[in-house]
Amino acid sequence: MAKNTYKQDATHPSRANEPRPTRAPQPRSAAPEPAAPRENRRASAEPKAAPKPPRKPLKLPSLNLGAMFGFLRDRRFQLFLGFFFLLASLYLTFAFFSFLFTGHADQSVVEGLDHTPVKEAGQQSGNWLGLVGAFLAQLLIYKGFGVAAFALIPIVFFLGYKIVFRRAGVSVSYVLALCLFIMGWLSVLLGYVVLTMQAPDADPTLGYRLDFLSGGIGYEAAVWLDSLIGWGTVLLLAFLLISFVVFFFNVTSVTLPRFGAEGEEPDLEPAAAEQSARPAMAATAPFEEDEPEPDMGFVVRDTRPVVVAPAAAFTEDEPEDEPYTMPDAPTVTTGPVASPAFSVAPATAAVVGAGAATLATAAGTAVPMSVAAAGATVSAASAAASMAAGGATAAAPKGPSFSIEAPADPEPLAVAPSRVPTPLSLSDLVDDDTPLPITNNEQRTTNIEAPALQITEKPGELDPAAGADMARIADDDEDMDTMPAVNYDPTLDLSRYQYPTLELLNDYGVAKAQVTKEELEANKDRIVETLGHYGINIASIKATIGPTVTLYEIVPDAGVRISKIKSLEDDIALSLAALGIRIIAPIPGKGTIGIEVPNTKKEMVSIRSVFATEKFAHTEMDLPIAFGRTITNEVFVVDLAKMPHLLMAGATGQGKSVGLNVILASLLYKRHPAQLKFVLVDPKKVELSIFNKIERHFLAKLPDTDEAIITDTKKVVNTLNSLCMEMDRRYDLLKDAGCRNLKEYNRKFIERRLNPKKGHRFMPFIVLVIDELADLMMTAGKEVETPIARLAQLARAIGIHLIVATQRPSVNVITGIIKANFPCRISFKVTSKIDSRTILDAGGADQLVGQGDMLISQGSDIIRVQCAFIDTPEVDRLCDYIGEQQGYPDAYLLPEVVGESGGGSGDMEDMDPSQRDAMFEEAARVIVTHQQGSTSLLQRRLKLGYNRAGRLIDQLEHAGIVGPFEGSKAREVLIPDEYSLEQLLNTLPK
Ligand SMILES: Nc1ncnc2c1ncn2[C@@H]1O[C@H](COP(=O)(O)OP(=O)(O)OP(=O)(O)O)[C@@H](O)[C@H]1O
Repeated sequence: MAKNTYKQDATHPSRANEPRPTRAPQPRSAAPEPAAPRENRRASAEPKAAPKPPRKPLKLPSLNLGAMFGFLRDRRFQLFLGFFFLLASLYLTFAFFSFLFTGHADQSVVEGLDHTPVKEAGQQSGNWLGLVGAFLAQLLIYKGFGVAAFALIPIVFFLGYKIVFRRAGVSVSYVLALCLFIMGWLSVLLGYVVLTMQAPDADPTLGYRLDFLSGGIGYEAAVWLDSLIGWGTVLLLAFLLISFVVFFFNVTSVTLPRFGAEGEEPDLEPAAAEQSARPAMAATAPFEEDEPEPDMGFVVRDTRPVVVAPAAAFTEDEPEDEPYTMPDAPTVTTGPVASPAFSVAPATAAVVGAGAATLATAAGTAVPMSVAAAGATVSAASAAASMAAGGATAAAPKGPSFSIEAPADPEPLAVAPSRVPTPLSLSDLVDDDTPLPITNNEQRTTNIEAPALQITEKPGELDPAAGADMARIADDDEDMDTMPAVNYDPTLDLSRYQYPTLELLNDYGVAKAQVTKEELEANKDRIVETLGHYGINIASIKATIGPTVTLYEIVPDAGVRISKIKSLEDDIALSLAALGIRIIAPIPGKGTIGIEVPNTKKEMVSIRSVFATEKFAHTEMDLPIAFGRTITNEVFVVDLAKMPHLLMAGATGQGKSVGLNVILASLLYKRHPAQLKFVLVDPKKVELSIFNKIERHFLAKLPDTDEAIITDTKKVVNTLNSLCMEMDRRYDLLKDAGCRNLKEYNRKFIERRLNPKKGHRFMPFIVLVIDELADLMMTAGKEVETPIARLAQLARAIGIHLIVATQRPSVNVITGIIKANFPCRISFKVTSKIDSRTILDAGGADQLVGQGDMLISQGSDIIRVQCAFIDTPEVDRLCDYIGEQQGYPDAYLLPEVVGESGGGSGDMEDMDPSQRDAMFEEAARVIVTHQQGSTSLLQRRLKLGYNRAGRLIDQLEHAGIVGPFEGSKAREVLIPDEYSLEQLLNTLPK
């Protein structure tokens, strides 16, 4: 929005004729004046209209609730409260237990409080925790809920625990709902029991002796119910219990126990069943019988049957494209007890964040006032108009203009105080005393002898300090393309997953521009002078201050050859005495020549400030990566899904690892674990190990491997081959579904138009990250090159994306075939021009200044970006935040690779019989009897886990009992009957 306004207004003709603001001697630190009211701004845009005195805003008395309850955000107060609750839970525990022994005796003490002095009553009380303990126990147990009052203790405890330790995964709302229900329900039930014991034929004293069990409230409720519905009370209580279980545990289907013979079980189609056995695949993931249930926290995940049950509803003849209807499809999309405080609050926060963004933009309108404060006598109205002029550069007084686009902060620069365009002339900076004539563009191009300086700035985006920091920045409504709001929802497996918040990231405040006017002027003069030495005169010069470099855009005199300026690159660099001068001649899309000069003090771009921007927070991209800020201070966000792969190079210590962390963090902030998986290859062993914590949420690995992050070069080959297999499988599924890409396919699956029984499943994006390619190429060469090239060539459509980084961008690492398949390349600073050419097909990367300064080449465009900075503790916190939440039982399992380098056990003849699985023969019989070479068949019949069944199938393959893996189809059974099988088994060494 801001951008559009900026573009529109930049061409506003009234701007050029506007009187140049003169500087008023005001202190730099003067506070910005408030934004001009809307009417005033309009007035300023129409100079002929008589100026109206600004109307005084009507002041309404307002309650500042934020300030009133601000203490709640004070962490010290929170800790105070949290520890209070923790200790209170301990106190209650002892008081309640004591009541079981001393309650009867204490009853008279507590009831006699009216006429007994407190001290005396305290001395008489037998409760281990004194009179207060006795009183509380009496109130909550005897008069309240009976023994069910013990359920209050976990509520108080978890409240304190959550406040003190801020642990994700323990939802107080769940504990609250569960405990309150137990308390109410149990106390009424016990009340009814006590009431029954008081029946005429019961022991007359028993009910009275036990009445503390139900407490006063439970008993009264039972009496009331009994009078209304008699023993129907029991039915009502049973109904309430069932209703609670159904809603609380989100039960969506009830299965009657089977009494039929085992053989009557409807079998899943083998391939589909094999797929469904993969635990991490949300769409087709029944839990294996011999695998541990996942850590469920306080709820039972109920979405598992969603796929398996309906799959059985399909018949072979059913056309697959028919809409898939499921009788017991759950209509509840989130657990009913997912409390608003936890599931809605983040969304609300995002709305607040968006509101804050608007506020920030609105705040931006106030900034031009600071121009006035910094030196120009500009009325509030005209300042607003100057903002409306966007990046337009005011005319220079004495010929060619020199404008500077400066970043946010007024202090160091004094003349570029705002985040909005504030055109000033050179003399504003240099010569305070010389009155400047009003000039226009025509004059600027004619008078070229003394280029004048103009400072403008791009409109800022969302100011992170303006309150978006609490916002959950993941899309609230999700990308509708990725996640249509229909039927099956893959995220339901982890429906309570909470996206990371900005709070996890360091807040470095609003960035300050580090470039002083002296520095700008000196650089400008030197550029003009150096070019002058070579007979190059310039028509105008303009500077844009970026976080790392300042771009001086020059328009040379008519007839000057561009190549001449480019050849002077080194001379200009020498005369500016700075490393890293990059000349862009011409700047694509503009008729100007750019000279990038590093700032003496560079500005750190914090990841938080980048994530907090509208552009990233509300992006609709599938795999958005917020890299940092461009030279014009715009946030640079790209879609990895469109890239579709990324090659990254940079000499050691120039910011590659930070860059990789920025990429991973961007994706983690925006995607749900069901939508995205990473395969991490880290030959350096330490760089990516921090991401181990999110294994069960976001990582993918080969079956039978302990560590999800691959550090062993040999395993990389297997993983790459496995990814190729996954790619082939995905293509088969896409072909089968008649879809051209993953997005279409997933949409169709979500709409239930694809049959899970046929192997269809929701497919997450897979992002393969290789931290050091050079290492792999040295040890495995072609073995890694071929699958990488294959994946890079083909994997785009099926949602597998590669990010490959290397320190050494030499041609034997980045070979022609790899390079050809990575159209998008990033280079941090490299050591030589040759390296720069290898990675970018152009020079320039050797001229970067390091510390995250990078060039991104997408086709012909090369953009300079200052990579955002994310520190290791920040990544740590992010991974902790995700890792502590409920995850899948295991990492996402990639297809097992069988073959020479795979997990196969070699030829059966040569195989040591002791290595053969104990159930080998039994498994062979099952397979031959059913004539079905399927892992899931073994799982079901022999009650095995997926991994063991998979190993058995491999051994059966080696023994020649089943054929090789055939993608989504079941393996062929090579032995026709049991007799032939027995003969074969007899030939195997025992
Ligand atoms: N975007 C950035 N902004 C500011 N400083 C940065 C940035 N990126 C990197 N740095 C600085 O540079 C240092 C080295 O960065 P990093 O570890 O990412 O280098 P590297 O290229 O991965 O090195 P190596 O290849 O040896 O692992 C960081 O510790 C940090 O101080």
